[in-house]
Amino acid sequence: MNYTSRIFIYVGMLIALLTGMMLLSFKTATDIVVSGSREHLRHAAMRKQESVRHQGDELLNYTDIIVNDLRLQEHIYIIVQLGASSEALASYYDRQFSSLPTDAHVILSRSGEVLYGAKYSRLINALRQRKKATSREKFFFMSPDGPVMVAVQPLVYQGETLATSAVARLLGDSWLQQQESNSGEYLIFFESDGRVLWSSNPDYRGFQINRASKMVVDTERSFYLHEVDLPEAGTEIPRLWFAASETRLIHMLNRYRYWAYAFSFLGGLTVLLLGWLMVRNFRRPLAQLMETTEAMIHGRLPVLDRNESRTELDLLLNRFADVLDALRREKAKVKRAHKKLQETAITDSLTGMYNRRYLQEVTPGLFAQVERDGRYLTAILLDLDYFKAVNDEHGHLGGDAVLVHFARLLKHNSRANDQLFRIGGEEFLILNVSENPDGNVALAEKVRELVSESPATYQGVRIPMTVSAGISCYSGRLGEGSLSRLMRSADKALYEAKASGRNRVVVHSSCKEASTMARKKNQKQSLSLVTNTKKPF
Ligand SMILES: Nc1nc2c(ncn2[C@@H]2O[C@H](COP(=O)(O)OP(=O)(O)OP(=O)(O)O)[C@@H](O)[C@H]2O)c(=O)[nH]1
Repeated sequence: MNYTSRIFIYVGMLIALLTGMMLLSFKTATDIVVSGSREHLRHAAMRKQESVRHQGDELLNYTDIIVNDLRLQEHIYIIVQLGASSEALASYYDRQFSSLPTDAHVILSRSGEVLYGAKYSRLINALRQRKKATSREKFFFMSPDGPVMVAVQPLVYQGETLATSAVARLLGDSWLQQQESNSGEYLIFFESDGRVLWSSNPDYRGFQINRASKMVVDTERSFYLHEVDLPEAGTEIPRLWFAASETRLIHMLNRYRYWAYAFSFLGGLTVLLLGWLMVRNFRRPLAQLMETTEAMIHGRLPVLDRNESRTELDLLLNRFADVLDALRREKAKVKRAHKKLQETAITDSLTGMYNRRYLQEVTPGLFAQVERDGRYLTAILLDLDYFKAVNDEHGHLGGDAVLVHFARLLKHNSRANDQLFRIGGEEFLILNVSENPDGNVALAEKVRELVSESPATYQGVRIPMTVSAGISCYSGRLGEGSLSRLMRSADKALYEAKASGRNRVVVHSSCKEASTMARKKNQKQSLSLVTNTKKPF
């Protein structure tokens, strides 16, 4: 897998990690906030429960006041035991107890007769339905306007229970409103079968509650609920709930969630951008390095542009450019050395002419050229006369000077397509491919004359000398041409030149043959040219 793909995989993993962390932190924060809010609601509901219990105890205290009133006891005694009218009781009771903050007062005689509070028929019924009160206690019953909390206590006079005193408080809408002002943040209500019956906020009457999620939801608000336990209430009494608005909390959490999404998105985008920048920064120099090494594998040393950037990869690239420069310089050096070596290998160090090794190399090509183009290869073999005597007289260095002088003469007077070789001590060769070998005889003669006319000079002493030459030719008709055959013929001619007195040029018969052939060929060509020009198109 390449680096680009890897970096993108790492970036993807980083984005997933970032998103996961953001979502986890959001969930954790939500859990903390929600559980804090639930705990707050539970405490508030417990305070309400305490308050209700306290109000029940207050009612009981009121019954204490009533049943312990001696005058009242005497009134009841007179009515119950002596059969007096209860009219006087009503005026006494009203005078004494009407200021107590309750909603209803009833006194029932031990036989169930209403002594006071005849208008509170529901309370009277509820009291009659209960077994006779023998102790100080609380109970609840239902009225159309809401649950009613009742405190009841037997009225005892001189050790005998004469009646039952009861005070009651209606826990309807107005009581609920007293418990919780309509701030909009909290709600207290009675519920039965999932429906709000009476509420501190009348707008919520009739609303359905979700007991499973413990929520009341309307279009604008939602409340979380906690039940307020009423220990003395039986199953017929609706359940009392305390509710706290979660709207603000939910809005806050939603806002936090949007931030979490936005941060995840921006974070992901940033990581993606960084990943892309990294890939781009890595890819350019890496691609350049790859291209360069590819070129190097194929034997090239390309020029790399240097970068101003100070990143490690760019510095590496600049170093690579330095290495390439150094390699190019070394390559040029090696090339020069190689060329020199090649030249040394094929040239004679004294005269600078090609040597015998190069002769072996070059001749197959010359023979092929002759056969292909129908031309003639001419070998002019030159040998300085009595060279041993020069050495003897002027020393070896004097002999070398003569050899160098002779070589210079040959170079200056040879033609462009002449190839010059030193093939032995004082033996030289001129090879030439031409359409007519005749010109080579003239060249040999010219060289011979020049040599005899221009003596070499060594240490101020003129050293006259002469040269003998033998010329042989190859016309491509002698079967496969070979250097040895050509050289043998030239050698024969040279031998003849030496034998016949030296300082002369002898042409081998192969050249006469070649010359005749060339002439005939020329004639044919000129004839065909003439014929062709006469021919009309
Ligand atoms: N100074 C010098 N002499 C060389 C070199 N190579 C060969 N010689 C000498 O050239 C001489 C050749 O002599 P010979 O082969 O007898 O021929 P010659 O004296 O020229 O006589 P002919 O060829 O018959 O005219 C020898 O004395 C070699 O030592 C060289 O590089 N430098």
